[in-house]
Amino acid sequence: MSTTLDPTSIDTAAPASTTGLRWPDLPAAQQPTWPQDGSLERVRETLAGLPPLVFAGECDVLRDRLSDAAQGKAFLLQGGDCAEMFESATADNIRDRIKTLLQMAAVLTYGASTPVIKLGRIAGQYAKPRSKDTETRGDVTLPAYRGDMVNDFAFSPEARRPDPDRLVRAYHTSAATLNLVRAFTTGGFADLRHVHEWNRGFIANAAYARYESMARDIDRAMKFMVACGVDFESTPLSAVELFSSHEALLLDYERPLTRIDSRTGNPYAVSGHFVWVGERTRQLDGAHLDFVSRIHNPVGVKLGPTVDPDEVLRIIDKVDPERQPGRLTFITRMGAGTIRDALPRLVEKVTASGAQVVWVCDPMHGNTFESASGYKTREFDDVVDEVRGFFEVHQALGTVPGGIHVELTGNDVTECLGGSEKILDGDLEKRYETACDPRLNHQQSLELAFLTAEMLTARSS
Ligand SMILES: O=C[C@H](O)[C@H](O)COP(=O)(O)O
Ligand SMILES: C=C(OP(=O)(O)O)C(=O)O
Ligand SMILES: [Mn+2]
Repeated sequence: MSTTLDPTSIDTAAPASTTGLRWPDLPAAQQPTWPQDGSLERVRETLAGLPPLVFAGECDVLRDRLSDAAQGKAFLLQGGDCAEMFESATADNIRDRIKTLLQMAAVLTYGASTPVIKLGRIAGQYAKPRSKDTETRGDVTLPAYRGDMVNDFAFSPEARRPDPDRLVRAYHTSAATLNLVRAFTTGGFADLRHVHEWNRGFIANAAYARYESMARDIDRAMKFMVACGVDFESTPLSAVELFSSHEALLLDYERPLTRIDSRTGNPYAVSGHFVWVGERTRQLDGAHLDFVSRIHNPVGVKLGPTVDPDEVLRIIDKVDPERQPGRLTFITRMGAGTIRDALPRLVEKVTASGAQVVWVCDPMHGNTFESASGYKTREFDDVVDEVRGFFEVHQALGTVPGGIHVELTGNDVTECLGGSEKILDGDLEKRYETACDPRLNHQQSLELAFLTAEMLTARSS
């Protein structure tokens, strides 16, 4: 479907930035210090010769789905690891993450009474921006871990040395992951009847009894569908769409994996269906925003509590000048204590400008703190409260809450505090397995889905 990118074409596909420079020459924040031995250039050439991981047509389908989310006709569930790791790309881990997303999506579909768009932070989420360039343990200071695409999590000088060959390994691990995602989502595993049975298993635990009535309502709806003769073997009840996404952080990975779509002649990132620019790299005259402004995928931009509303308008002008519905998603990550104050002025200004973006709530990144025992963690109640604040703000303004963006795993980890399982600080050491930020475990993820579904139901009734 696509040809390898002529490196000059993407540079001319959109106007130069306000500085007059084009993205290869613009400053790019949060890039690793790669070795200066020619290995990076060799790796970029290798990547440029590899097949696309996703197809432009699939990205267009996702953009259409997101256009529905912008108008309240669909709801986005975006979720997965903070940092995927090569060694965690096992069949069991991938299956359990997909299972968690499918279970959440079933509950949210019921709550929203609209389709739920399933978008994994998966098959490419291998690079991390960091607050500090180094990490110190005792009297040893080493380069920070920047994701498996850059260096290794182990705390030794060899492990932490950036290695360009990891970019190629990230590509192949993403390919293997996507292959399994496609099999799991189309091969019968995603049948709504299984998903509903899994959710019944979750509710069977007394800790989650408060969600029983919603599960019973879903049960009745399923029986009604059977009585009406609905064929569960047919799509979309047995095969689902699950799209991939990651932060477009490492331009040495993204640039060689940008290709010209043979149908339209437009450039697309073929490393994932949706890519986003993070809070630390969204400088208006930086390389990241310039890069996403030139590709035709649906793209996201994270917005933290300090963002200036006028800056947000300039981001729209740069990334979505044609105001194409579904093209631009703003993923706000304000913090539970801040969202009710900080979000309204952004939404008001953007709405007044006539832009139609998808507003998505990331209730994770504004709620991170260090626990007394020294773990980077988040309180489940803060996560829920930020989602609640997000719904309140949109309700008050008459605008559309388009979705949620969550760091989660299908595994039974102990990384975030609270939830009905009541994970305490003393429990964190038991199964703290994340390579970067704390994720909701399987149970906490489902609980968040039920609570969000209640908010969605309250809104639509
Ligand atoms: O998701 C990622 C983190 O929020 C980001 O990498 C910063 O983490 P740090 O403060 O531990 O570096
Ligand atoms: C780094 C992340 O988020 P943010 O850019 O919002 O801090 C992330 O999504 O893991
Ligand atoms: Mn994170």
